[in-house]
Amino acid sequence: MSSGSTILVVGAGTMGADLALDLASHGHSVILKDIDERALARAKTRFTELWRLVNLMDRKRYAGIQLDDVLARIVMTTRYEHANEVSFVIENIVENIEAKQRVYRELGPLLSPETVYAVNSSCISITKVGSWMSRPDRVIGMHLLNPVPLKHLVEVIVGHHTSKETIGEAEALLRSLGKEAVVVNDSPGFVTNRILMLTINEAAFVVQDRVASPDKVDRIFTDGFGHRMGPLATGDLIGLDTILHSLEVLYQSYCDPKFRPCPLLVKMVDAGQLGRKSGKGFFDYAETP
Ligand SMILES: NC(=O)c1ccc[n+]([C@@H]2O[C@H](COP(=O)([O-])OP(=O)(O)OC[C@H]3O[C@@H](n4cnc5c(N)ncnc54)[C@H](O)[C@@H]3O)[C@@H](O)[C@H]2O)c1
Repeated sequence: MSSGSTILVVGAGTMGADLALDLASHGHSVILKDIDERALARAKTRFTELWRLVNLMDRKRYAGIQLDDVLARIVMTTRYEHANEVSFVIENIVENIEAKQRVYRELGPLLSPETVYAVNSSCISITKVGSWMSRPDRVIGMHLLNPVPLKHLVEVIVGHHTSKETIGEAEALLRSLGKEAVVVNDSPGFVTNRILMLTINEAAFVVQDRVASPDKVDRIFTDGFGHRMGPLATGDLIGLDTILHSLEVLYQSYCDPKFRPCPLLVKMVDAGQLGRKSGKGFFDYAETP
Protein backbone atom coordinates (compact mmCIF):
# COMPACT_ATOMS: atom_id res chain seq x y z
CA MET A 1 0.00 0.00 0.00
CA SER A 2 1.40 3.40 -0.96
CA SER A 3 1.51 6.28 1.47
CA GLY A 4 -1.24 8.75 0.79
CA SER A 5 -4.18 6.41 1.51
CA THR A 6 -6.84 7.25 4.10
CA ILE A 7 -7.01 4.96 7.12
CA LEU A 8 -9.70 4.91 9.78
CA VAL A 9 -8.23 4.34 13.25
CA VAL A 10 -10.95 3.41 15.77
CA GLY A 11 -10.03 4.08 19.43
CA ALA A 12 -7.69 6.94 20.43
CA GLY A 13 -6.19 5.45 23.61
CA THR A 14 -2.63 4.24 24.23
CA MET A 15 -2.38 2.37 20.91
CA GLY A 16 -4.75 4.33 18.66
CA ALA A 17 -3.12 7.73 19.32
CA ASP A 18 0.42 6.42 18.74
CA LEU A 19 -0.67 4.55 15.63
CA ALA A 20 -2.37 7.65 14.18
CA LEU A 21 0.86 9.64 14.55
CA ASP A 22 2.92 6.82 13.04
CA LEU A 23 0.60 6.52 10.01
CA ALA A 24 0.49 10.29 9.46
CA SER A 25 4.28 10.62 9.78
CA HIS A 26 4.55 8.14 6.88
CA GLY A 27 2.26 10.19 4.65
CA HIS A 28 -1.10 8.50 5.27
CA SER A 29 -4.24 10.51 5.99
CA VAL A 30 -5.89 9.38 9.21
CA ILE A 31 -9.40 9.62 10.61
CA LEU A 32 -9.03 9.03 14.37
CA LYS A 33 -12.35 8.06 15.94
CA ASP A 34 -13.21 7.65 19.63
CA ILE A 35 -16.49 7.75 21.56
CA ASP A 36 -14.93 9.93 24.22
CA GLU A 37 -13.99 13.60 23.54
CA ARG A 38 -11.56 13.43 26.49
CA ALA A 39 -9.67 10.57 24.84
CA LEU A 40 -9.30 12.70 21.69
CA ALA A 41 -8.04 15.62 23.79
CA ARG A 42 -5.50 13.31 25.51
CA ALA A 43 -4.42 11.99 22.11
CA LYS A 44 -3.62 15.57 21.00
CA THR A 45 -1.32 16.04 23.99
CA ARG A 46 0.17 12.60 23.41
CA PHE A 47 1.15 13.48 19.80
CA THR A 48 3.56 16.18 21.03
CA GLU A 49 4.95 14.00 23.85
CA LEU A 50 5.44 11.06 21.52
CA TRP A 51 7.08 13.22 18.85
CA ARG A 52 9.60 14.33 21.49
CA LEU A 53 10.16 10.76 22.74
CA VAL A 54 10.73 9.35 19.25
CA ASN A 55 13.20 12.16 18.43
CA LEU A 56 15.12 11.31 21.61
CA MET A 57 15.24 7.58 20.87
CA ASP A 58 15.73 7.63 17.10
CA ARG A 59 16.91 10.93 15.59
CA LYS A 60 16.64 9.74 11.99
CA ARG A 61 12.99 8.72 12.29
CA TYR A 62 11.41 12.16 11.80
CA ALA A 63 14.37 13.87 10.10
CA GLY A 64 13.10 16.50 7.66
CA ILE A 65 9.45 16.12 8.76
CA GLN A 66 7.54 18.88 10.55
CA LEU A 67 5.10 17.93 13.32
CA ASP A 68 2.54 20.48 12.06
CA ASP A 69 2.50 18.82 8.61
CA VAL A 70 1.97 15.42 10.24
CA LEU A 71 -0.84 16.70 12.49
CA ALA A 72 -2.56 18.28 9.47
CA ARG A 73 -3.09 14.75 8.13
CA ILE A 74 -5.04 13.60 11.24
CA VAL A 75 -8.77 14.33 11.55
CA MET A 76 -10.22 13.65 15.01
CA THR A 77 -13.90 12.77 15.37
CA THR A 78 -16.53 11.04 17.51
CA ARG A 79 -18.48 10.02 14.39
CA TYR A 80 -17.87 7.60 11.52
CA GLU A 81 -17.29 10.29 8.93
CA HIS A 82 -16.41 9.15 5.41
CA ALA A 83 -16.15 5.49 6.57
CA ASN A 84 -17.21 4.30 3.10
CA GLU A 85 -14.18 6.02 1.54
CA VAL A 86 -11.43 4.31 3.55
CA SER A 87 -9.48 1.32 2.27
CA PHE A 88 -8.27 0.20 5.67
CA VAL A 89 -9.67 0.26 9.23
CA ILE A 90 -7.46 -0.43 12.23
CA GLU A 91 -9.52 -0.95 15.36
CA ASN A 92 -7.91 -0.30 18.77
CA ILE A 93 -10.75 -0.06 21.29
CA VAL A 94 -10.74 -1.66 24.74
CA GLU A 95 -9.96 -5.39 25.01
CA ASN A 96 -13.54 -6.45 25.66
CA ILE A 97 -15.39 -8.87 23.37
CA GLU A 98 -18.84 -7.26 23.77
CA ALA A 99 -17.49 -3.73 23.19
CA LYS A 100 -15.54 -4.85 20.10
CA GLN A 101 -18.60 -6.71 18.75
CA ARG A 102 -20.73 -3.53 19.06
CA VAL A 103 -18.16 -1.57 17.03
CA TYR A 104 -17.96 -4.19 14.24
CA ARG A 105 -21.78 -4.45 14.00
CA GLU A 106 -22.04 -0.65 13.82
CA LEU A 107 -19.18 -0.10 11.38
CA GLY A 108 -19.58 -3.13 9.08
CA PRO A 109 -22.55 -1.79 7.08
CA LEU A 110 -20.86 1.61 6.61
CA LEU A 111 -17.74 0.24 4.91
CA SER A 112 -17.10 -0.64 1.31
CA PRO A 113 -17.03 -4.47 0.92
CA GLU A 114 -13.35 -4.29 -0.09
CA THR A 115 -12.20 -2.48 3.06
CA VAL A 116 -9.63 -4.41 5.09
CA TYR A 117 -10.55 -4.63 8.75
CA ALA A 118 -7.45 -4.93 10.95
CA VAL A 119 -8.04 -5.84 14.58
CA ASN A 120 -5.45 -4.59 17.06
CA SER A 121 -6.22 -6.94 19.92
CA SER A 122 -4.07 -8.52 22.61
CA CYS A 123 -5.95 -11.81 22.82
CA ILE A 124 -9.34 -11.91 21.04
CA SER A 125 -9.70 -14.57 18.33
CA ILE A 126 -9.60 -13.06 14.83
CA THR A 127 -11.86 -15.85 13.56
CA LYS A 128 -14.46 -14.78 16.14
CA VAL A 129 -14.26 -11.15 14.94
CA GLY A 130 -14.62 -12.44 11.35
CA SER A 131 -17.86 -14.22 12.37
CA TRP A 132 -19.44 -10.79 13.08
CA MET A 133 -18.59 -9.45 9.62
CA SER A 134 -20.13 -10.04 6.17
CA ARG A 135 -16.60 -10.32 4.66
CA PRO A 136 -14.52 -12.43 7.11
CA ASP A 137 -11.93 -12.82 4.35
CA ARG A 138 -11.14 -9.09 4.80
CA VAL A 139 -10.58 -9.39 8.58
CA ILE A 140 -7.02 -9.79 9.91
CA GLY A 141 -5.24 -9.39 13.25
CA MET A 142 -2.59 -6.69 13.51
CA HIS A 143 -1.05 -6.92 16.94
CA LEU A 144 1.00 -3.76 17.15
CA LEU A 145 3.57 -3.31 19.86
CA ASN A 146 3.86 -0.34 22.20
CA PRO A 147 5.08 2.40 21.60
CA VAL A 148 4.03 1.96 17.97
CA PRO A 149 6.51 4.34 16.20
CA LEU A 150 9.50 2.67 17.90
CA LYS A 151 8.52 -0.96 17.27
CA HIS A 152 9.44 -2.41 13.91
CA LEU A 153 7.86 -5.84 14.26
CA VAL A 154 4.12 -6.60 14.15
CA GLU A 155 2.43 -9.93 14.87
CA VAL A 156 -0.07 -10.42 12.05
CA ILE A 157 -2.79 -12.98 12.78
CA VAL A 158 -4.57 -14.98 10.10
CA GLY A 159 -8.18 -15.89 10.92
CA HIS A 160 -9.87 -19.00 9.51
CA HIS A 161 -11.31 -17.09 6.52
CA THR A 162 -8.62 -14.39 6.05
CA SER A 163 -7.63 -14.33 2.37
CA LYS A 164 -4.11 -14.25 0.90
CA GLU A 165 -4.94 -10.85 -0.67
CA THR A 166 -5.83 -9.44 2.76
CA ILE A 167 -2.54 -10.74 4.22
CA GLY A 168 -0.65 -9.13 1.32
CA GLU A 169 -2.41 -5.78 1.81
CA ALA A 170 -1.72 -5.80 5.56
CA GLU A 171 1.96 -6.59 4.94
CA ALA A 172 2.16 -3.77 2.38
CA LEU A 173 0.64 -1.26 4.80
CA LEU A 174 3.13 -2.30 7.48
CA ARG A 175 6.03 -2.03 5.01
CA SER A 176 4.91 1.54 4.25
CA LEU A 177 5.49 2.24 7.98
CA GLY A 178 8.93 0.60 7.94
CA LYS A 179 7.60 -2.41 9.85
CA GLU A 180 7.96 -6.13 9.30
CA ALA A 181 5.11 -8.62 9.77
CA VAL A 182 5.49 -11.98 11.49
CA VAL A 183 2.45 -13.93 10.29
CA VAL A 184 0.97 -16.47 12.72
CA ASN A 185 -2.19 -18.57 12.89
CA ASP A 186 -5.19 -17.56 14.95
CA SER A 187 -5.47 -18.70 18.56
CA PRO A 188 -6.55 -16.51 21.52
CA GLY A 189 -3.53 -14.53 22.74
CA PHE A 190 -1.65 -15.51 19.53
CA VAL A 191 2.05 -16.10 20.29
CA THR A 192 2.96 -12.93 22.21
CA ASN A 193 0.24 -12.72 24.79
CA ARG A 194 -0.33 -16.42 25.43
CA ILE A 195 3.17 -16.25 26.89
CA LEU A 196 3.54 -12.62 28.05
CA MET A 197 0.25 -12.39 29.99
CA LEU A 198 1.13 -15.49 32.03
CA THR A 199 4.51 -13.96 32.91
CA ILE A 200 3.06 -10.61 33.99
CA ASN A 201 0.26 -12.32 35.95
CA GLU A 202 2.73 -14.62 37.73
CA ALA A 203 4.98 -11.63 38.55
CA ALA A 204 1.91 -9.99 40.18
CA PHE A 205 1.32 -13.20 42.21
CA VAL A 206 4.97 -13.08 43.36
CA VAL A 207 4.42 -9.51 44.65
CA GLN A 208 1.06 -10.44 46.20
CA ASP A 209 2.66 -13.41 47.99
CA ARG A 210 5.38 -11.04 49.33
CA VAL A 211 8.14 -13.12 47.77
CA ALA A 212 9.77 -9.93 46.48
CA SER A 213 9.05 -6.23 45.85
CA PRO A 214 8.21 -5.06 42.28
CA ASP A 215 11.67 -3.51 42.04
CA LYS A 216 13.42 -6.79 42.90
CA VAL A 217 11.21 -8.85 40.58
CA ASP A 218 12.02 -6.60 37.62
CA ARG A 219 15.73 -6.29 38.45
CA ILE A 220 16.10 -10.06 38.17
CA PHE A 221 14.87 -9.81 34.57
CA THR A 222 16.75 -6.63 33.57
CA ASP A 223 20.09 -7.00 35.39
CA GLY A 224 19.96 -10.81 35.53
CA PHE A 225 18.53 -11.97 32.20
CA GLY A 226 19.45 -8.77 30.36
CA HIS A 227 15.84 -8.03 29.30
CA ARG A 228 15.26 -4.37 28.42
CA MET A 229 12.25 -4.26 30.79
CA GLY A 230 10.98 -6.39 33.66
CA PRO A 231 7.49 -7.98 33.54
CA LEU A 232 5.91 -5.48 35.96
CA ALA A 233 7.26 -2.39 34.14
CA THR A 234 5.99 -4.02 30.94
CA GLY A 235 2.55 -4.42 32.54
CA ASP A 236 2.61 -0.73 33.58
CA LEU A 237 3.54 0.29 30.01
CA ILE A 238 0.77 -1.79 28.42
CA GLY A 239 -1.81 -0.71 31.04
CA LEU A 240 -2.89 -2.98 33.91
CA ASP A 241 -6.54 -2.74 32.82
CA THR A 242 -5.52 -4.07 29.38
CA ILE A 243 -3.54 -6.87 31.09
CA LEU A 244 -6.57 -7.77 33.22
CA HIS A 245 -8.97 -7.71 30.23
CA SER A 246 -6.53 -9.89 28.26
CA LEU A 247 -6.27 -12.45 31.07
CA GLU A 248 -10.08 -12.55 31.29
CA VAL A 249 -10.31 -13.19 27.53
CA LEU A 250 -7.68 -15.97 27.76
CA TYR A 251 -9.38 -17.54 30.80
CA GLN A 252 -12.74 -17.47 29.00
CA SER A 253 -11.30 -18.73 25.70
CA TYR A 254 -9.27 -21.71 26.97
CA CYS A 255 -11.29 -22.49 30.17
CA ASP A 256 -7.86 -23.07 31.72
CA PRO A 257 -7.25 -21.94 35.35
CA LYS A 258 -3.65 -21.03 34.54
CA PHE A 259 -5.01 -17.76 33.10
CA ARG A 260 -6.99 -16.71 36.24
CA PRO A 261 -6.14 -13.06 36.98
CA CYS A 262 -4.11 -12.36 40.12
CA PRO A 263 -6.37 -10.74 42.79
CA LEU A 264 -3.75 -8.01 43.37
CA LEU A 265 -4.03 -7.03 39.71
CA VAL A 266 -7.84 -6.86 39.98
CA LYS A 267 -7.53 -4.70 43.11
CA MET A 268 -5.05 -2.31 41.47
CA VAL A 269 -7.33 -1.86 38.45
CA ASP A 270 -10.34 -1.24 40.73
CA ALA A 271 -8.25 1.37 42.56
CA GLY A 272 -7.41 3.13 39.28
CA GLN A 273 -3.72 2.18 39.41
CA LEU A 274 -3.41 1.36 35.72
CA GLY A 275 0.32 1.94 35.19
CA ARG A 276 1.91 4.73 33.14
CA LYS A 277 -1.36 6.06 31.78
CA SER A 278 -2.71 6.83 35.30
CA GLY A 279 0.67 7.86 36.78
CA LYS A 280 0.90 4.83 39.09
CA GLY A 281 0.95 1.06 38.77
CA PHE A 282 3.57 -1.29 40.18
CA PHE A 283 5.87 1.73 39.87
CA ASP A 284 5.36 5.49 40.18
CA TYR A 285 5.32 7.74 37.07
CA ALA A 286 4.26 11.05 38.60
CA GLU A 287 7.20 12.87 36.96
CA THR A 288 7.46 10.84 33.72
CA PRO A 289 5.43 11.72 30.58
N1 LIG B 1 -1.61 -1.09 25.45
C1 LIG B 1 -0.80 -1.91 24.78
O1 LIG B 1 0.42 -1.95 25.02
C2 LIG B 1 -1.38 -2.79 23.69
C3 LIG B 1 -0.47 -3.45 22.85
C4 LIG B 1 -0.99 -4.22 21.78
C5 LIG B 1 -2.36 -4.34 21.60
N2 LIG B 1 -3.21 -3.70 22.47
C6 LIG B 1 -4.64 -3.85 22.21
O2 LIG B 1 -5.06 -2.67 21.54
C7 LIG B 1 -6.41 -2.34 21.92
C8 LIG B 1 -6.43 -0.95 22.52
O3 LIG B 1 -5.62 -0.93 23.69
P1 LIG B 1 -5.21 0.44 24.42
O4 LIG B 1 -4.13 0.08 25.37
O5 LIG B 1 -5.01 1.51 23.41
O6 LIG B 1 -6.56 0.74 25.24
P2 LIG B 1 -6.97 2.11 25.97
O7 LIG B 1 -7.87 1.72 27.08
O8 LIG B 1 -5.77 2.95 26.25
O9 LIG B 1 -7.82 2.88 24.83
C9 LIG B 1 -9.03 2.38 24.32
C10 LIG B 1 -9.79 3.54 23.68
O10 LIG B 1 -10.93 3.01 23.01
C11 LIG B 1 -11.98 3.95 23.17
N3 LIG B 1 -13.26 3.29 22.90
C12 LIG B 1 -13.97 2.46 23.70
N4 LIG B 1 -15.09 2.06 23.05
C13 LIG B 1 -15.05 2.64 21.81
C14 LIG B 1 -15.92 2.63 20.69
N5 LIG B 1 -17.05 1.92 20.71
N6 LIG B 1 -15.58 3.35 19.59
C15 LIG B 1 -14.45 4.08 19.57
N7 LIG B 1 -13.58 4.14 20.62
C16 LIG B 1 -13.89 3.44 21.72
C17 LIG B 1 -11.82 4.45 24.60
O11 LIG B 1 -12.50 5.68 24.81
C18 LIG B 1 -10.29 4.58 24.69
O12 LIG B 1 -9.87 5.87 24.28
C19 LIG B 1 -6.85 -3.42 22.91
O13 LIG B 1 -7.54 -4.42 22.23
C20 LIG B 1 -5.53 -3.93 23.46
O14 LIG B 1 -5.62 -5.25 23.93
C21 LIG B 1 -2.75 -2.91 23.49
